[in-house]
Amino acid sequence: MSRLELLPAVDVRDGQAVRLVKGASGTETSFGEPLAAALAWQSAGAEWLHLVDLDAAFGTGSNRELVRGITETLDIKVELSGGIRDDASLAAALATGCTRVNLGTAALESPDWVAKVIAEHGDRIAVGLDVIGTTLRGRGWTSEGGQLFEVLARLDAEGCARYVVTDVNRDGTLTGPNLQLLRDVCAATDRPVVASGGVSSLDDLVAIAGLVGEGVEGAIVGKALYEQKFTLGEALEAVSG
Ligand SMILES: O=C(O)c1ccccc1N[C@@H]1O[C@H](COP(=O)(O)O)[C@@H](O)[C@H]1O
Repeated sequence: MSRLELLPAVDVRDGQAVRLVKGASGTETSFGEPLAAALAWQSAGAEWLHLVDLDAAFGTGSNRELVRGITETLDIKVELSGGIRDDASLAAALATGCTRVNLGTAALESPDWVAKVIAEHGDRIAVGLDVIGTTLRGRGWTSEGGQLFEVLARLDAEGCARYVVTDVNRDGTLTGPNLQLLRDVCAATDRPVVASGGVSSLDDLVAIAGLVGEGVEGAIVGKALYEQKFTLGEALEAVSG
């Protein structure tokens, strides 16, 4: 059985690496310079970085140059998200050399465009399914965007390669992942799932790793790393199987 991939997160707002609580604008805790954070995760053994331009996701601006610089500087794989909603923003994101992009709002508001870019770019496109209950959220998690399992079925039919599933109410709260949500999504699709939201401990990561056989491929870890609940080395060791 495969090992769970870990994706440390760097979310950028106003040029700083931040963590939010439940994705709410205004709840930022700053953790300094984003490139320094990204390089620290790379040095600690990360194989992936989950990189989010929060200003682009919220519609409050852009950290495009900063994000591009991080992606170009790192040697590891980068999953890039936030504000990728049209041809121009997708082209700019893919041109950074990131391994894949993660589309959120566009998958809810521009289904024809998303079907087109899935067909064009295949595995380089993932879709973020950010949910409260089973209701999807878009535009910085401020707007409702339909029902999880309906949208998932549509994206599956269009050939979407992978989903990043976030329980918004767990994100940044250190209250543990929503394992039942992950199980339910895995039962509804044969595509790999990346878990996001709530990780607080090595036990949480071991619990997510227990879902690899059901289709969970990776886990995004944010606040727990920044608040030193464990080190990335410990996390990698815990999921090494
Ligand atoms: O990651 C967060 O903490 C977050 C908080 C609030 C809104 C979005 C957030 N992250 C990610 O942003 C992209 C979606 O961006 P868009 O809708 O495509 O512009 C997605 O990866 C979210 O998980």
